[in-house]
Amino acid sequence: MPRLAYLGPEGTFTEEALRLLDPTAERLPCATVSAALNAARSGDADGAVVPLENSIEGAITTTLDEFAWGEPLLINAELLLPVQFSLLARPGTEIPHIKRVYTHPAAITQCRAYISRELPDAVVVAAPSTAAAAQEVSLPGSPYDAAIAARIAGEHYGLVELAGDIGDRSDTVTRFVKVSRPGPLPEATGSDRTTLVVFLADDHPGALLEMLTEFSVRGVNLTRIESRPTGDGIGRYFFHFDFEGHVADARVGEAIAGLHRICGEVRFLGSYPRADGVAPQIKRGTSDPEFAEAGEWLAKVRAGQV
Ligand SMILES: O=C(O)C(=O)Cc1ccccc1
Repeated sequence: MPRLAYLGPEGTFTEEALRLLDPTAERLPCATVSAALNAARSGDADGAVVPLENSIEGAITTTLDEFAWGEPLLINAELLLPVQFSLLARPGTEIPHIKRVYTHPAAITQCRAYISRELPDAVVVAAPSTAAAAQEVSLPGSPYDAAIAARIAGEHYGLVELAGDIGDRSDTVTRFVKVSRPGPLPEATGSDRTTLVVFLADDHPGALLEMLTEFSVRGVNLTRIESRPTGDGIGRYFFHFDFEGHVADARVGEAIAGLHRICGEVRFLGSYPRADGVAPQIKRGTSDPEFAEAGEWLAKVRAGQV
């Protein structure tokens, strides 16, 4: 039974994602995304489940930066989870009296309209996770009047639901990933995704276009691109890429080998089955047999067999 670290405490959306990804795993709740990833790195856990992006606000930047700068980990699974937010408070609290709200930053951005409409005078404070917020609000002397979290977190910490489904959109989805220390990759399934981080060798006109060309000429479809500051000054960025296919696919292998040739550093973050099961459309000339045939043809040319 694997032991999986996750963004806790009990009752987070990440816990729900973990239970769906591996119902039999032993669960190790951690206070932050970084602590969960460090538990996987140190061997305290066999792996970790963390949020990566959501369909409203985009990337969870702590996760992106951990993947880029921390000890290497490999993504081996992903999950898309529809999330619904509830306004939770100690029994007896009434919405007009709520002055301080506590929740995770991703929940703040996804409940903006509700907060400004129903809680216009409330101060909203960032919590380490939605369940940490619910837990804190449940304490008798808490400085917070309400938390925004999953309904189940309210049940867990003895809070009442003052309002349900308060997200700006009811179809919000969060993408979670399961990571482990580097080791054998999941097999290619025909519906896979690969994640990379790329650092430029030097800043020059067309550097981004050159990277994109490596994907484009091999028919590799990108599903996410993100630029993040390197920390070396304004204008200094590195890039995150998600794209269709597995590193075992010829077109994907060739594309990332091309990036390795032209970029400063390429960090491979894993090839793993896609949660939505979508298979890539293979452009003419970019299938594995076509790459193999072209390789054989080149070998003959080099041998003078024209
Ligand atoms: O805080 C949580 O419950 C998390 O798992 C992070 C999060 C927060 C808001 C939406 C999705 C995930």
